[in-house]
Amino acid sequence: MQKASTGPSGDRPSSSDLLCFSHLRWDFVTQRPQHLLSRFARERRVFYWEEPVYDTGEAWLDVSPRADGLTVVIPHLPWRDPEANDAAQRVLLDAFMDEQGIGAHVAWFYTPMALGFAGHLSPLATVYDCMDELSAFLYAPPELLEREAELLRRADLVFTGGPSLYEAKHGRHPSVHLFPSSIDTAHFGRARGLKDADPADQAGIAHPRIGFFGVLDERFDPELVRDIAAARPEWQLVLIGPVVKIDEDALPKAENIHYLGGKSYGELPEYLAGWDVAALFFAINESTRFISPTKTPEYLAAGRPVVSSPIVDVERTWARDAMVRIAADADAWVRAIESLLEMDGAEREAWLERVDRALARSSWDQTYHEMRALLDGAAEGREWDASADGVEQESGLAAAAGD
Ligand SMILES: O=c1ccn([C@@H]2O[C@H](COP(=O)(O)OP(=O)(O)O[C@H]3O[C@@H]([C@H](O)CO)[C@H](O)[C@H]3O)[C@@H](O)[C@H]2O)c(=O)[nH]1
Repeated sequence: MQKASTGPSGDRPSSSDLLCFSHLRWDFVTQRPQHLLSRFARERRVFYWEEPVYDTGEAWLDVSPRADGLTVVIPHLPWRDPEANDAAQRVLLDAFMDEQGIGAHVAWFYTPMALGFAGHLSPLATVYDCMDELSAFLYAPPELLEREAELLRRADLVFTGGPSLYEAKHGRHPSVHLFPSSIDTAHFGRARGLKDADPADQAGIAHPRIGFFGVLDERFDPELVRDIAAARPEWQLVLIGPVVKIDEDALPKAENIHYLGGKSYGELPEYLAGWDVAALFFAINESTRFISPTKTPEYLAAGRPVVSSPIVDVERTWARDAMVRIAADADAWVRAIESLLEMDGAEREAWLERVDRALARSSWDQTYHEMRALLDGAAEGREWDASADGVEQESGLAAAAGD
């Protein structure tokens, strides 16, 4: 049975609330969810539900409203077992939705694990924005693949963060769309005009500087960094970003390796402006097979020459026209960096022209508009049934299939 919406935000897809379930913390590094959901939050209420923090005491929700209508929700739970944790989160979620008057809504998943406590919802439309092959990451929960299969059955739309993910998912769902990492060109382009703006913790580091920013985790290649630093002690390797999941003590240490810690998104152009070459120091292993690093267009928008390990999506997207140089081992890295350091003015200008032409084809604004149009299309004609608690809205796909 279908009923008219009783939700406070109305039942139109362009204005219905958006409930996002994510494995990433909003206040961690600025990633795809922040770029996209902050844009959705300009037109509708967005609730960003993070993974729980496990502590002692009663289960409770840390609810923090942010700018532009976005609200970050962090469940705090005493650890029991996965099933009991899901049950506790479900109670918190239902109470929260009641309290906020969330009626017609879109469910937007970054992690399929959230189905364990949000699978009973009856959204107008379900989106799976698959930004990484999470099952290939360190400490992936064993149920992840099963939950992903379930999410693929339920989703109306599947978005993928790069070509490799698109190829991996497109045969598994009728509506998979490729939305590669996008770019805020104006933000990172600022780096091109910054002179003498070196932040205090970078100012004392000599040139040439080879810089990296990003999360230092199992995707990062510590041996590669150690070998390059040893091969060229006169080069300075600058590493920006938080260390997670890996042992900090196992990171290479040398006089010419500088760990500056995590920086805010707003600060990154100042750091980039002071680098001679930007690096994608990635290991080639199962955790990096499907990645499509957002930092690649960011480095390029800042006008920094880039060297990368042979990441499939970087090679196919950015190695053509030599926009990014690919190097498979430390010797090749040293040669690639040397040749970029020696680039003359004319070569650099021609390279920047190619880069700018490629970057002009992408922006987070455009990605958001395209996603929103698909979302509106998926939810069109559906009405939210306030009484359908625990029952999914009739899916356009299922209806079309005559189920
Ligand atoms: O101190 C810092 C460092 C970085 N940032 C910003 O965070 C962005 C993400 O960094 P990282 O997690 O290292 O991600 P990466 O670019 O390697 O690749 C991820 O992006 C996807 C992509 O979203 C596909 O959908 C890819 O597959 C992921 O693994 C970085 O771009 C910086 O802007 C920061 O704010 N502070």
